[in-house]
Amino acid sequence: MFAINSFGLCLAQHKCLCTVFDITLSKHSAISVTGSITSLLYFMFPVIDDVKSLRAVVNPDVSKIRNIGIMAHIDAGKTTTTERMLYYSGYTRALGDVDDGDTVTDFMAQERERGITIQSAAVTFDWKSHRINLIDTPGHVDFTLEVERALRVLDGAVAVFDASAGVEAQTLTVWRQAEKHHIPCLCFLNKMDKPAASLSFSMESIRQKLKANPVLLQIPVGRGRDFTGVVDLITSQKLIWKLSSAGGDGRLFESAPLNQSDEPDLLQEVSEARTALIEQVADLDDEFAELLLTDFSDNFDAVPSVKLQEAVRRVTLARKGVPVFCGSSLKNKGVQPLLDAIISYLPAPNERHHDLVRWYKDDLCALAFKVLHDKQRGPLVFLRIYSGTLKPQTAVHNINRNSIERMSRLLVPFADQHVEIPSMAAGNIALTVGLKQTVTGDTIVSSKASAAAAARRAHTDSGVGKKHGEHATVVLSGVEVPDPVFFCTIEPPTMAKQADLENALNCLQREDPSLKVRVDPDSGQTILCGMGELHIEIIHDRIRREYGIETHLGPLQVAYRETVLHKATATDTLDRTFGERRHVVTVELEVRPVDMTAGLCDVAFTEEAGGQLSQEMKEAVENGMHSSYLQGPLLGYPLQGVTTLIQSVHMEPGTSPAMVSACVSRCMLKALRLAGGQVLEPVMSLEVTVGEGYLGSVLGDLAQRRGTVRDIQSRHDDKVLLATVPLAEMMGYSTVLRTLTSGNATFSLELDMYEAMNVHDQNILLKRMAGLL
Ligand SMILES: Nc1nc2c(ncn2[C@@H]2O[C@H](COP(=O)(O)OP(=O)(O)OP(=O)(O)O)[C@@H](O)[C@H]2O)c(=O)[nH]1
Repeated sequence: MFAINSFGLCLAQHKCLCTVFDITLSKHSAISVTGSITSLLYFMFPVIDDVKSLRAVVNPDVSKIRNIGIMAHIDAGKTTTTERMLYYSGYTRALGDVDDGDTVTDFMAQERERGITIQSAAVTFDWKSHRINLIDTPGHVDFTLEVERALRVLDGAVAVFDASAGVEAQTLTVWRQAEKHHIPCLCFLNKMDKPAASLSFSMESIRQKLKANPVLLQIPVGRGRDFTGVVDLITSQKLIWKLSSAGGDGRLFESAPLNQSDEPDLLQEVSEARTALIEQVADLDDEFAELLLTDFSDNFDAVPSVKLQEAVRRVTLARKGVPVFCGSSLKNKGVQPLLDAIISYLPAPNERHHDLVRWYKDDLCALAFKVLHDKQRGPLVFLRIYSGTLKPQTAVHNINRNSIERMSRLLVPFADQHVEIPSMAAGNIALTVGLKQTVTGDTIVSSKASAAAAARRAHTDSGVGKKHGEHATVVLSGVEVPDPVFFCTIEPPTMAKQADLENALNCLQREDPSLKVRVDPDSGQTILCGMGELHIEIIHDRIRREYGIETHLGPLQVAYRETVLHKATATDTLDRTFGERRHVVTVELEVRPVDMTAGLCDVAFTEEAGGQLSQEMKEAVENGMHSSYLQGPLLGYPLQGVTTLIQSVHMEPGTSPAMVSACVSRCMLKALRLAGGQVLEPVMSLEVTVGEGYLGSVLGDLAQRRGTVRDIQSRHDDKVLLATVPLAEMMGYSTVLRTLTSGNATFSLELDMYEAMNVHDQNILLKRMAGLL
């Protein structure tokens, strides 16, 4: 099927049902059904005759935009839920299925094959005259950075839970990330069709584990296989999906007010839940409490739905509570009310406070939050526009790179379909072609002059503005990139392919800042550093598929760190003559251990040393320090938990800064050796959910892996084992666990901290590294 938009662009319709017009202008009409004036069947087809101007399509009013993330633990059903959203909004013709590998958002080959989400795909669609930019994020811990990048630019999030499992390990991680960015959330208890699904269990686990305040807005109708719909506690409407035994696509559902012919148990449950809801909201929102006390103190039932809904919205935006919804995406129930809720309860971009953006007033200010490489079009950069308007065929200024770039095209991302548009205003998420230097985290503005004007305003008003070359700048904060925990060597099949491999790795690094590539200074080998086994495996696979290079990976190794045991002082003198010039410098410094959890190493100067050195020489000393911190004396791993005090630096006139740096590095090495080295290893927190019958074998195996069990909890018929275990012992764990439990276990692994190795284990490691074992 083909469709022509008004630019004359011919869109090959891979899975699209509608053109850009249909998608953005869909209107959902309600028609009454014979026999009941209150019973409504909702039609979810777009109505084509309600065509507005193209401007409305491209730039909806900012109050009608929702930039929403969808996040959860692996396999909770994010992709399945997203697929339903696209389908009901009229964007896709058929329901994509993760199990059949034909979803729209999981469009990478590996995602479809493995049934997991790796890259967060941005999808734009419209629902009830609102523009929803939705990001489907990966649940696997190896791709946490993808979630973080998405959250940075979102205004709200939907957390999807497996209602039979409640809060799982990765949910906790992404929830904390959302909290860090102050993002209002909704909870969707998915998989209500599972026999073990439990509303009360899930609510309790949200309370206990997320320390959140769940505000229940729906009661499920029927349990397990008999789950047929929900009662909306705001309106007291019963929404029922009458699907045949063969299923159905769930587009049609019945909506009717609860009445006395309904089951007494349900009536009772709804009545109690609505009263509890009203009391809870009154506790959280003063305006609603006042209304209740003045007008409805003796009859809560008379509280107008609209007032209750407004109060829930205020509570959600203030992040005092999180509305909870129920459904079963796979069985096509409950997704349309979730879409309604996104519009009703989550904020529009103009309802969120973005601190630094105000200095740009109406000038363009956007943040690059994702880069993808497209073979034909080159790098595609996803931008969140915070202020001003973005137009193609214009030059923009990248503040972080201090460069001018030309944007050739501007697109709206419909998963793997991209639709070209002439401009895009603040609040939106855009996909740009032509930005060749921009990487994730960069701030894009219209010109150098506009950046300088914003910096001046910031400086005058509050002293904000970072030094950047000669100019003070106002840049948006990017995404913190965690340090990789695994690394391995990577080799091309022949030396002739080395340049191609470097190009592939450069492209992949721009897309994925958690992938680090370095060259080993001794062996000259290329080293790939990543967040986990799966991460490295996927990178390897992508190099083969997308760049056509068959590479060889060396054995996977753990990224250890080092620290020092004691305080030590050292002095060193460097005396070199190069040509006519003599360089003489003497350095005295002291290293000592500090709290390891602080992570980074730092450097300080005594008052005397600091006072004598010029800024240039101070920087030279710091450069020398930082290069020493990257290579510990025991095994050459980076140092952690060390502080250095520069006691004196004496130099003869004419000594170059490079010589000062070299002397500091040499002196550091002496001091570090005297201070005694200690290897730190990454220790992971492990959560295993396993059938009770297999718990013994899992525990036995864990003991052999130097694991420490922290807790064993019960979850229905399963046990949830919480433990810490050194990463070095976890290679290939997924295969072993599958064998031990006949596939009846799932696990998640996340970096907990770096811990000192005991003497015995450290000696074994040192011998192994020296090739003695
Ligand atoms: N019973 C039941 N299964 C579901 C439901 N929703 C999704 N599933 C199944 O759960 C599995 C995981 O679904 P996905 O949609 O891939 O989950 P995800 O959260 O996107 O997973 P990742 O992308 O790997 O993080 C698939 O086998 C789905 O068919 C549901 O409502 N009920």
